Amino acid sequence: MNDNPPLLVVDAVRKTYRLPGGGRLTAADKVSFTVPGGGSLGIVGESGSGKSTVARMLVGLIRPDAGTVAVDGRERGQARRAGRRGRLARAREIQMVFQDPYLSLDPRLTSGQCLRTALRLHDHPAVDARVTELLDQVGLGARESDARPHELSGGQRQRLAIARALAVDPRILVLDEAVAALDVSIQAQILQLLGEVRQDTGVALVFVSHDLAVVRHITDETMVMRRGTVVEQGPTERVLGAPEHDYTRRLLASVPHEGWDPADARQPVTS
Ligand SMILES: Nc1ncnc2c1ncn2[C@@H]1O[C@H](COP(=O)(O)OP(=O)(O)OP(=O)(O)O)[C@@H](O)[C@H]1O
Repeated sequence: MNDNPPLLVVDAVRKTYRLPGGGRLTAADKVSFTVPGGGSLGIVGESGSGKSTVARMLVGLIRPDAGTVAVDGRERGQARRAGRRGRLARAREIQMVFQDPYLSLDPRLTSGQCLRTALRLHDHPAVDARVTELLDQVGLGARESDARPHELSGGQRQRLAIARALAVDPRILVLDEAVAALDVSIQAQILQLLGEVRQDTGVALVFVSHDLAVVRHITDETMVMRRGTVVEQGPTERVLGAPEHDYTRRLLASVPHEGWDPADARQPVTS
């Protein structure tokens, strides 16, 4: 249990996309949740349920059509009018880690240069010392510091992406399928790293994943999405251990386990 007051407050956000044929698709509707300081929330749901859309609205990559996202009582939509300093300050509040670090890391920069660039952008006062600290924090050594993304393993690249996100001491880290592309043992290492980082820095985590086992492992609270709406939310143990909603039960039934019958997973979850 985390009794800290809400740090992140998401209130009734909605996002619709224009479709090529002229129609509109509501990817998120009336989505509301809070995350306390140092807390962790998992957002689960099948593919297309709107998880990434919500994650992107948190960091400001897409703008909600309605509703608000606030950190520490300050609405984030205002950043546009706040100038460079204001935008950087807002970026420091929430940072994001994506599934594929290859796409978000500059292929020309070594790990050390990548972190230096992020720190300089935010006018950090002690760049070199912070680079060493960050590499150490995510378990990368001198060799990795001098390596470019293609010279790193998938797990090391994700460690670097996490270090870059942490560089500016964010209050909240949003991870969108951040371990989905890694094999199981590397996944476990990254999840352990995230747990340690949360413990050491007090950063709150919003963890978007289709993998219920991963969410169970790393989050205190879970929110279940279906077709853009929230069907259930609460403590992870309760939501995934004793789900109240039939959709959550069907999601859980579709996870392979001992004695699992693939026919169960073929029942359409979307019905
Ligand atoms: N830029 C876009 N334009 C039009 N439709 C979009 C756009 N981005 C997402 N969508 C649609 O919005 C819905 C929600 O997508 P979203 O990526 O948020 O779901 P998701 O739960 O994260 O899925 P996945 O786990 O497969 O990434 C889907 O139907 C998707 O096709």
